[in-house]
Amino acid sequence: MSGGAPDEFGLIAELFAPLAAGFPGALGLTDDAAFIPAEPGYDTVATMDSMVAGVHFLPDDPPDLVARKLIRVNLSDLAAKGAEPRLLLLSAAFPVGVGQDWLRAFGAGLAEDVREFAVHLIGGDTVSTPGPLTLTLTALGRVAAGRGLKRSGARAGDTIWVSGGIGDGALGLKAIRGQLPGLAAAHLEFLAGRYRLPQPRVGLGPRLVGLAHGAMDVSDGLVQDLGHLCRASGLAARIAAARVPLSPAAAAALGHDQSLLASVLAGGDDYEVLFTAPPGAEESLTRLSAELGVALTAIGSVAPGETGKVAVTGPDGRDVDVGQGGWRHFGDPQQGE
Ligand SMILES: Nc1ncnc2c1ncn2[C@@H]1O[C@H](COP(=O)(O)OP(=O)(O)OP(=O)(O)O)[C@@H](O)[C@H]1O
Ligand SMILES: Cc1ncc(C[n+]2csc(CCOP(=O)(O)O)c2C)c(N)n1
Ligand SMILES: [Mg+2]
Ligand SMILES: [Mg+2]
Ligand SMILES: [Mg+2]
Repeated sequence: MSGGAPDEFGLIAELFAPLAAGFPGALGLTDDAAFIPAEPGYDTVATMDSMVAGVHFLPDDPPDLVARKLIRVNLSDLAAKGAEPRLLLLSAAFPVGVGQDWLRAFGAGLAEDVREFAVHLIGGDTVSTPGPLTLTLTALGRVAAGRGLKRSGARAGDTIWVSGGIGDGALGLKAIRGQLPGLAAAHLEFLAGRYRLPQPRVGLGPRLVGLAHGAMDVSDGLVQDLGHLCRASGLAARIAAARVPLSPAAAAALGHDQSLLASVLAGGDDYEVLFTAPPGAEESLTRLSAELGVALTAIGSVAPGETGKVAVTGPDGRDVDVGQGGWRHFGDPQQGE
């Protein structure tokens, strides 16, 4: 890539192969496939999420942050299964005219988070596209055999918990688009940062094994995602909007405009862990939260009822209607905003 225009094999050798160096089975990204030794006593946990320019991130978002967000949205799914992240496979479809500077910055972002999360890039594919930049990552992790957390694990009477703060990502997109007038610059910057660079709860997830019953990460929107967890568990949920944890920036945004509550509850891009646990787990979770420095907040409970139904008590005590409760590709009125 140095010197002339980057070509497919130059890209692989210069940007991607260094990220495989720590994993012998990746064969330096010079073979047809990678070899992963089986690990007795563990389940391999596999997940894949794609990101498309203009759909999941903004076309002019900084390339290093696009790369890091791609890794992080996938590690968020592993964390929600109680798994420790290990290996990545990347499919990158770069627009035909992509520049060297963009690619180098993208590679630097990948390298940064590969280091940060102690994972290895063991394979993938590099292609050109006449369409928008499209990135797909497969992440593999491991969890003690049979101990992984599932959406279907919630039990009637469990408390619903969520990590971190909800709504920052969706409000961050609004901040970048200039749709939060009057909010202090520091708040706008914080929210934009949360949209562009989510914080997967990799430390928390594995520690929830044995404590949490049902678990998933919040990507589409709190209410819709909780509905998925409830449906998988054959239960219904009620949460209180006033208990949903807000960052100071999100709280300030809501202070300006109460109608932003819908974005908080259903906007998505949160990448926090949503889980249920029996009421008796509260003390352990409070201790874990302090130990990890990650907020854990009880927001409601699950019970028998209309399977998959999520009711939200509003700040005024009346039920809030958040429609379908989250993002949907195809047929989502939020799309094309
Ligand atoms: N094209 C597909 N082929 C096979 N399985 C799929 C496909 N799309 C989704 N799935 C599977 O459907 C389930 C739900 O996927 P979904 O993408 O909604 O979950 P998620 O990754 O947790 O959420 P998000 O995509 O919002 O981050 C997962 O088991 C996923 O592997
Ligand atoms: C530019 C832009 N417009 C809208 C959104 C909102 N958004 C898009 S996909 C998605 C759910 C998770 O994706 P998936 O289910 O595909 O993993 C959300 C919340 C965004 N992030 N960026
Ligand atoms: Mg997905
Ligand atoms: Mg996901
Ligand atoms: Mg998920």
